[in-house]
Order: sequence, then structure tokens, then C-alpha cells
Amino acid sequence: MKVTPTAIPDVLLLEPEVHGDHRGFFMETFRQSFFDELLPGVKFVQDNHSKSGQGILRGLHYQLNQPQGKLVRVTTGEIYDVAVDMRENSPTFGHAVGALLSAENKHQLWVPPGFAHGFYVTSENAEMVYKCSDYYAPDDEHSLLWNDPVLRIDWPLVKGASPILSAKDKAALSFANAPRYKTS
Ligand SMILES: Cc1cn([C@H]2C[C@H](O)[C@@H](COP(=O)(O)OP(=O)(O)O[C@H]3O[C@H](C)C(=O)[C@H](O)[C@H]3O)O2)c(=O)[nH]c1=O
Repeated sequence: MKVTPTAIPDVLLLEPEVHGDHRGFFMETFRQSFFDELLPGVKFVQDNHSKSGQGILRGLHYQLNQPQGKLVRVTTGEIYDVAVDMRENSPTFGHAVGALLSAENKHQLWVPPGFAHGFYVTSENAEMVYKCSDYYAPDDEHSLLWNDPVLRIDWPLVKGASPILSAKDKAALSFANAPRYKTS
């Protein structure tokens, strides 16, 4: 597994070793022992899987009391996956980084606890699966506005059209008003 820090060093791009042959391909997508070395103390407790149509944007979401680290990958189509640093003491606080993850490139993104996470579907549809380092806690979830002027996230909007959002995401908070992750 090749690991490359992104513009936000704690957000990592992971590229698995793909074994192709006349039948297709095989790859190991996850090994806890690898993460024990890469990210000591991170244990994954929940797997998620979602499917979305083109132009759908989910996020940006984060939990504060039970912050979730997320290991994201795409099994169908392509998404633009984004992480925003919500850790108020971080040198990259308020910075956003994105990566195109696809069934084709098989790349994975590690979004650490304390980051807001969201994605936009660029392909006709996309299915993404992701491992979480803590459990879903709906009462602890916060939403950050996808097009906040401070974050200036350069979403690759299809034909420049506004994304399709859930009601929750339409009502998301601006970065200025969103609660920050306070590291002890
Ligand atoms: C996240 C989650 C949701 N749900 C239920 C709650 C709702 O009945 C339904 C859809 O939830 P929501 O609209 O919050 O789903 P997304 O908009 O895909 O939310 C996710 O979007 C961004 C990209 C994330 O990183 C988070 O994992 C998560 O917030 O699934 C569960 O039962 N368990 C869960 O872990």
C-alpha cells in the first residue's frame, strides 16, 4: 500500500497494490496490522456503504464527542472526496483538501478524527464504502456548508450545476458558525 500525505499532512492518500491477471484483479483493501503501524491506536468499528447519483453531494459532516476517522474508497464510479480540518489547534485548521476516488484508480483517502467529510459524485452514479474509527452518533453530528466562502472548496461540479443535497445539508452551518473540534 503506497501512502502519500496530501496538502493537509494528516489526510493520507492510499494506493493499494493491484494484482491483475487474465481473470481480472485482486487487491487487499485493508489490513489492521498495517494501520497499527501507520496510525497507532486507530481501530475501525463500523463499515458504511452508500450509493449516490451524479451531482449528489453528501456532507460535509463530522462528529465532535465521538469523532470518526474514515477510510474511504469507491467501488463503482467516481467521487470527489473532501476533508476539512475542524481541529481548532491545528496549523491546517479550516483548510480543505480533495481527491478523486474511483473504482478505476482504487485510491483510498484517510480522513482523520476531527475532520469534516463530504463527497460529490462526478460519474453517472457512485458507490462508496468506508470504515469508521468510531460509531455513528446522530446527536453528535454536525454539518458544514459545502460552499462556504471561507473554505473555497473547488468542487468539480458537472456542467457547473448546483449539487443535489439533503435537507440537512442545505441547512448546514457556515464555517464561521460551525463548532470546532477541541483537542484536549
Ligand atoms: C451516517 C449514518 C447514517 N445512518 C442513517 C441515518 C439516515 O436514516 C440515513 C442517511 O443518513 P445521512 O443522510 O446522514 O447519510 P449521509 O448524508 O450519507 O451521511 C454521511 O455523509 C458523509 C459523507 C459522511 O462522512 C458521514 O459518514 C455521514 O454523515 O442513514 C445510519 O444508520 N448510520 C450512519 O452511520
